[in-house]
This record gives sequence, C-alpha cells and structure tokens, in this order.
Amino acid sequence: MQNSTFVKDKERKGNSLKSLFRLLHYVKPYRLEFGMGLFLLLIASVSGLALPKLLGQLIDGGKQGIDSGATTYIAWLLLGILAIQAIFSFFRVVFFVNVTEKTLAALRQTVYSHLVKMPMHVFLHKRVGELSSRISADVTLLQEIFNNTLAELVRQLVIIVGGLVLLMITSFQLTVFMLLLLPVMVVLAEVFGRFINKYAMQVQDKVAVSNTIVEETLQGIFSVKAFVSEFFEISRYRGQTNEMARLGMRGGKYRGLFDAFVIVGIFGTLVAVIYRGVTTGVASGELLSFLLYAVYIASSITGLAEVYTSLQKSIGATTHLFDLLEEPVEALTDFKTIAPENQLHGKINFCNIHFHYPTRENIHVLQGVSFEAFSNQKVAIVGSSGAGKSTIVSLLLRLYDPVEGGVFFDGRDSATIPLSELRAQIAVVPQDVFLFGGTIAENIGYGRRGASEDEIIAAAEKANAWEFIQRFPLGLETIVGERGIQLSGGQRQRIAIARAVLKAPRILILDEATSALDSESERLVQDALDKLMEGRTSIVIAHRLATVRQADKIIVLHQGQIVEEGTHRELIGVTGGLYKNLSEMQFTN
Ligand SMILES: Nc1ncnc2c1ncn2[C@@H]1O[C@H](COP(=O)(O)OP(=O)(O)OP(=O)(O)O)[C@@H](O)[C@H]1O
Repeated sequence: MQNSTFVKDKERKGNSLKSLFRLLHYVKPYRLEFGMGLFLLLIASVSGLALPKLLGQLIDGGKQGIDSGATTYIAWLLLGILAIQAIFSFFRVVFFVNVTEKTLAALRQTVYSHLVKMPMHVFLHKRVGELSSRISADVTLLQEIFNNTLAELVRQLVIIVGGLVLLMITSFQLTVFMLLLLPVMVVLAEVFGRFINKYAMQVQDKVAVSNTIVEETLQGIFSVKAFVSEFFEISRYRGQTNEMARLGMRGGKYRGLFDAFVIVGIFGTLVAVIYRGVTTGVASGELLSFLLYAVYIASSITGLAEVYTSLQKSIGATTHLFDLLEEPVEALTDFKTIAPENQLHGKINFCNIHFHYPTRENIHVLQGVSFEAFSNQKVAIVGSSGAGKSTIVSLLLRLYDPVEGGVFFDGRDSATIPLSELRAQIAVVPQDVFLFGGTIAENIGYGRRGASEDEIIAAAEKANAWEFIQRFPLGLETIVGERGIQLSGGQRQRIAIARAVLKAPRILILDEATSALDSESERLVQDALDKLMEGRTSIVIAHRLATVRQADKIIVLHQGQIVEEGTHRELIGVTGGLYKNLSEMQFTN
C-alpha cells in the first residue's frame, strides 16, 4: 500500500539553496552568538594558515644553524598559535552548539504547532509516520548542518583560498604545476557528490517507508494478530529493508570509487609535486611548507565534497520541512474565554448541504441535507453504515467545510464564528475513545485544562466513572493509555463522558458505541449520557434504535439524503418506511 502523495513529495527535488536561506530566519534571534562563532572560526582558520609556513621556517632555521633565538621564537609562536586555535575552537563549538540547539528547538516547535493546526484533509493525504518523521528525521539532519557543515564550509574555503595565495608566495612554479591538476579534481568531486547524494536520498525514502510499516503495524498490532498478518508484514518489511540495503550498497560502491579516485588523484598530485620540487632544487623547509599547504588544500577539497553531500541532504530535509510549513493551517486562536457575541445558544441548522471528501471528489457523501435542531433538543441521526452520519458530525465541528450550503448556529453561518471558540462549545463523545498515555485525571482534565481535582472527581461521578476509578489502587493517578492499564470499552466511554461533563458544552455530539456493552455497563453509560444531555442541544448518532425513542426528532439518512424525519412514534407508523424496517430488523434479531 503506497501513498502516491508520499512518493510524489519525496520525489520532489526542489534542491534550491533558497530553503537553506529560509533556515537562517530561525537563526536570526541568535545571530550574535552565531556571528561570534563564525568570527572565532575565521580567526582560527586564518591563523592555522601560518602553521605550514612557520614549520618550514623552523626546519630551515634548525638546519642552517641560524641563531637559536629566532628558532626558539618561531617555536613559541607556533605554540602560541596552537593555543589560540585550541581556545577559539572550544568557544566556537560551544557557540555553534548553543545556536544549533536553540534554533532546532524553535524549528521543531514551529513544525509541531503547524502540524497540529493543519486541517483534517491533510491528514487524509499523509501518513502519521511520514508527518512525524518531518520532526524527527528531517530536523535532526539539520543538526549536522549547523554543528559541523557550516563551520567546515567556512574553514575549508579559508584554507583553500588562503592556502593557494600562500602557495603562490612559497613557490609560484610548483603552484602552477599543481593547479593544472586541481580543477579537474574539483569538477569530478562535484559530479560524484551529486551522484552519491541521489542514493542517500533514495535510502532516506526507504527508511521512511519501512518506519511507517513498523509504526502502523505496532499501532495496529491487534489487527495484525487477529488477521494472522505477522508473516505478511514481516515479508513486507523485509522487502523494504532489503531494497534499502541494496540501494545503500550500490551507493557504497560509488562512495568507494570516490575514495579510490581521491587517493589516486590527490596523492598522485602530491607525489608529482614532490618529484618536481626535488628535481628543481627547492629548499627542504620551503618544500615542507609547500607540501603542508598542498595537503591542507587537498584535504579541504575532499572535505568540501563531503560538505557538499551533507548540504544536499540538508537541502532535501529543509525543502520537505518548508513544503510542510507552506500547507495552510486552520484559523485557530488561543482564546481564554469565549466572547459573549460568540456564545452559542444551541440552535443548529443544516441548510442544503452538499459534501464530498477532498480525497474522493466523485463520491457525493451528502446530497442536499437540511435539518434543524432547536436549543436543548435531542436529535438522533440513524441510517445504515456509510449513510453519512459521521460526516455530519465532522461538518458540525467544521473539520471540513461543505461544498455547497451552510451550517448555521443560532442563525449565524458557522464560517463566521471563530473556529476555536466554536469547537470549544461542542463536545464529542466518540465511539472509539482515544486515551492519551497519562493518568486518568489528565485524561478527564483534557475536557477543560486547569480543572481542579474536585471538579475532575465531580465530573467522574456524573459520568458514572468514579466508582470504577476508585477501585484502582492509584485512583485518579492510574496510568492509562499505551503504557498503562487498558480500560474496557464501557470504562473508556465513561472517561469520555467525564471529559465532556467537564467541558460543559452547549452542543453535545454522541457517537454511540456499536460494540454491545454488557447490560450493566450499558445502563451506566446510558444513565451518564442522559444526565449529560440535560439542558444541551444533543445530536446522537444512534446505532441501536432502542436508545433514540426519547429523541425529540429522528432523522433517517440514506445514501447521503434525509429520507424520513419525525419522532419515533411518527416514524414507526410509516408503512414501508426505512426507520420502521430498521427497527423491526433490530428488534426481531
Ligand atoms: N475521510 C474520508 N475520506 C473519504 N471518504 C470518506 C471519509 N470518511 C468517510 N468517507 C465516505 O463517506 C461516506 C459516509 O461515511 P460516514 O462515515 O459519514 O458514514 P456513517 O453513516 O457514519 O457510517 P457508519 O455508521 O458506518 O459509521 C462513506 O461512503 C465513506 O466511505
């Protein structure tokens, strides 16, 4: 199962330096530290250039027996430069690491807040594993660039340019000779770098795909086991990882070739230069300086190729990140209290709603749906599976906007109500309750952040959850979710009800559990729901018709259209009606 957008996104080359420059925006707040780091780096690199010259002089001085004072002076000078380099590089590393850590934290925070604010349809296109790897893998790749790559780039450029100037001064003739060989090397290194990078990118893609397999199967381990899919998944994972290894190995071959080329090219050049130096009678100290410069330059050139590869990788990662940051987000606001003009009174109107999901434009999920729920009414929506009941909930929450028509609250178009304030007044008790890894108190407290323990207990009591929570040795502090104890379906529902109680919403949406709870659980859940619905507008998606008899209005949905509407008493009297059929079916079973 391969998501096409996933592949398309990954295939996007977008290798522009532009995204790297955009990164600088995140470094800006720390520009002073960054500038200091760069300054120290420059000084250390430039002073490093004096080393070969001084070493040459040291050798020549010692050999010719010139007054030992000068030789000692040069030796001290060398030590002084080394000390400066040591101190400077210590501070340079500290500065750069500080800037990197702060920048990456800011970037992670931006990406995360962008991710959670993206509209629902984005999550239909992309997989969770892929999105979360933006924050983990891609941001981590950038760590390398800030910590090392930039420093290496500057240092190597200084060494190459400065080294070449000093080479010219040391021996013009030998330099020209060497320069005849160098440009060829540089061009070849660049071509190789690009080529190798292509494999690195492909391997990265495969890593993402195989991580998705691991994540999805571990998350859905119940289904994997229930469908005896272990061996199928193992072979799927094996396929991906083998492909990854194959690509990696092929990339390795080219990297090996690259290294071989460097040995022959660079060191061959050195041998040629020494030979020419010795045969043309260059002094040994001078030749040593020259060779050291040449080695410096040579290693900088190979280093530059690495810098290039690493830059390419980071450009890939940054492009992915900025692509993500360009996805529009929902207009959410971090409000404290709901503005009086945005307070809902609970009247809902669905006006001639037409809707299809952005991913499946040809399937018209809702076709001209209109209904009304008065304040504090209980409206039930029934209908066969796939009729569009959950879609109505998504539209109420404005997780999607209708293609045609509008949702109105108290006569006001929902599009004009600030999104966060709207959603804050609607609570959903879903069919499949998701518990966060944490304590029961935290899970209930999710309904209203900042709720006191007494409020949480009161909510749990109203939701008929307090009785079972109390029985746990740790009570409210019991850890639930992935790493904690597992709650039963009925218990999870009651936690969700407690959340909703705490939220005290104006509008309540109940997606009834289809899984049959045992009668005691069902009674407790139903009783809690009844209490919760009092004094609120409630929309109940009902799977068991027994629970909707008391509803003020029942809407019967069939293939995206309302086919019947009325009270239980009215609908049961419609001969040949869908509701009558459905209820006869349920009660005779
Ligand atoms: N995220 C989605 N993307 C594309 N199509 C979807 C999506 N969610 C639902 N659909 C389609 O929309 C139609 C209505 O689905 P919906 O979930 O609203 O039905 P439902 O009445 O709630 O069904 P059930 O009782 O089984 O939960 C179905 O054909 C479904 O395949």
